[in-house]
Amino acid sequence: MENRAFAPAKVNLTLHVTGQRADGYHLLESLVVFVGVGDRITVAPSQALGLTVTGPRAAGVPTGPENLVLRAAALLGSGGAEITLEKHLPAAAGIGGGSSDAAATLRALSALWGVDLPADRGLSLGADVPVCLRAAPCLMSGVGEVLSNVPALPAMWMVLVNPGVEVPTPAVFRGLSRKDNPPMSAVPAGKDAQGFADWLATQRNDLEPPARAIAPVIDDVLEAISASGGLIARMSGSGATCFGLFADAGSAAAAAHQIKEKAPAWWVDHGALGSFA
Ligand SMILES: C[C@](O)(CO)[C@H](O)COP(=O)(O)OP(=O)(O)OC[C@H]1O[C@@H](n2ccc(N)nc2=O)[C@H](O)[C@@H]1O
Ligand SMILES: Nc1ncnc2c1ncn2[C@@H]1O[C@H](COP(=O)(O)OP(=O)(O)OP(=O)(O)O)[C@@H](O)[C@H]1O
Repeated sequence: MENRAFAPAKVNLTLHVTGQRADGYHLLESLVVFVGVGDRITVAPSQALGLTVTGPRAAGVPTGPENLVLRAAALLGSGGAEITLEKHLPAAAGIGGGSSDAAATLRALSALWGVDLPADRGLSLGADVPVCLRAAPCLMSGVGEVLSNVPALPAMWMVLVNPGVEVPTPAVFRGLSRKDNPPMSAVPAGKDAQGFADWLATQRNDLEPPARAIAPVIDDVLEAISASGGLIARMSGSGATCFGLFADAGSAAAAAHQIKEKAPAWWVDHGALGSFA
């Protein structure tokens, strides 16, 4: 019997870099959410382990053992499965594509093989894998392994825009001018979308300035999102994908349409925030 799992885009609404460990990894505080835009994983029983990558964003995605899907399978056990990864998210884009694929694979294969999820929740595969296993709004800290609940967020829709420039995460962290930035303030409860966006505007993504230095086109992306009427425009993770937040589905769809017309070469998608595990 086949098992399917959705690998939604991960978005860092905030990302405060507050320190650095002796091994070089950075201490973070990040409000992470997930959008109904993403990759699809299908696993079917098989003697051997195999991976096929399909979908509109398959080009350039590794198909060998370095693919995070196969690394997730190896972490879980040594069973067989025919895995299909339908790729919709751009790679190296700051929206956790590979990490979310790894998390979805862990979910689908643990069900297929009847085995427990790994004790480290996939942290050894990448700092974003534990949060992607949750696939629901949460506060991420430590280097990505400490997850805590947040108050319910208002219903919100998001437009995601990627200009097609890959920004390598290590280079962005290396470009930080300070590692000891001020922490995040507490996530407020009971706000509507506008009130929540007003709070968000007082928080930061500390990786935005170094990413913009590496890929100045991020400035144009943020400007295009702002001009499309979003409540706030900001970069996710280490970039270059940026997001706009909207209070209703119709304005998010209209903004996505407007940005696509303006910049046909960019990847643009939209969806609702939610829980997907
Ligand atoms: C930027 C974020 O996406 C925010 O959610 C994550 O912190 C990075 O998650 P990820 O891409 O899954 O990260 P990994 O694959 O573990 O690490 C990629 C590289 O990012 C840097 N890195 C990552 C996480 C972290 N807390 N500190 C770091 O300095 C390291 O140079 C590392 O070699
Ligand atoms: N399943 C996968 N999908 C996309 N890229 C993958 C996958 N497995 C391995 N990779 C490799 O990982 C690199 C980083 O891509 P990925 O989409 O995981 O990252 P990301 O944008 O850095 O995520 P984030 O910064 O939000 O953690 C790619 O350049 C690619 O070579």
